[in-house]
Amino acid sequence: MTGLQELLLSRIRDVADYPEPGVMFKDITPLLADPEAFTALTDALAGIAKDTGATKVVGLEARGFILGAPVAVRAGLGFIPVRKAGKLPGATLSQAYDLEYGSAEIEIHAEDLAAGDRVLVVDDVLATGGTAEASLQLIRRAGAAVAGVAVLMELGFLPGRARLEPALDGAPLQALLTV
Ligand SMILES: O=P(O)(O)OC[C@H]1O[C@H](OP(=O)(O)OP(=O)(O)O)[C@H](O)[C@@H]1O
Ligand SMILES: Nc1ncnc2[nH]cnc12
Repeated sequence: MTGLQELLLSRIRDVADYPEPGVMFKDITPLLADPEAFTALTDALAGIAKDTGATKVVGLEARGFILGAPVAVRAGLGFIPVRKAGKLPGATLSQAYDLEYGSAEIEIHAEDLAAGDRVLVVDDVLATGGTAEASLQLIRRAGAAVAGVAVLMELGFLPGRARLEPALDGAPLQALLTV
């Protein structure tokens, strides 16, 4: 394990049975409260943005906003929010997707992306992969290309990577940690 990985892992808190019994919730608030760890995380994700040749950063509500916005600023790129349905005021594209239980819907402002854009999706956790998969569909429907997906952590005991694979269409999925 690298020094960066040790630092990041040491600032993630496991909360058992949240938000429901049987779930081990990965709480990133201690990491956000530590400026050294938050800066190191931001720099690592901004490095991925540069390496993938991204022209825009998309963050997934809500924790993906906290991580993605400083990454965009650090990398010198624009930031675009993908929001839960009903929160964006302009003309939107919507994508429904299945969760482990039930379904959800996310939206993007259609005008925020254009042909020629290469988008890096940033989020904290890849679990089942449903949210990230839907975001890639939105990006392509908006006419842009996918530069990759970058997350702080991948839950290795869930099949998120396999679910996301077809939607990635060869673009990289990079997780700083696999837990
Ligand atoms: O891979 P998946 O199974 O789709 O799960 C991962 C998503 O779940 C969490 O967000 P959540 O919907 O809990 O929203 P929040 O960021 O607003 O807490 C997390 O921040 C990811 O966006
Ligand atoms: N176990 C988990 N911890 C934190 N965020 C999550 N999103 C989906 N599953 C999660």
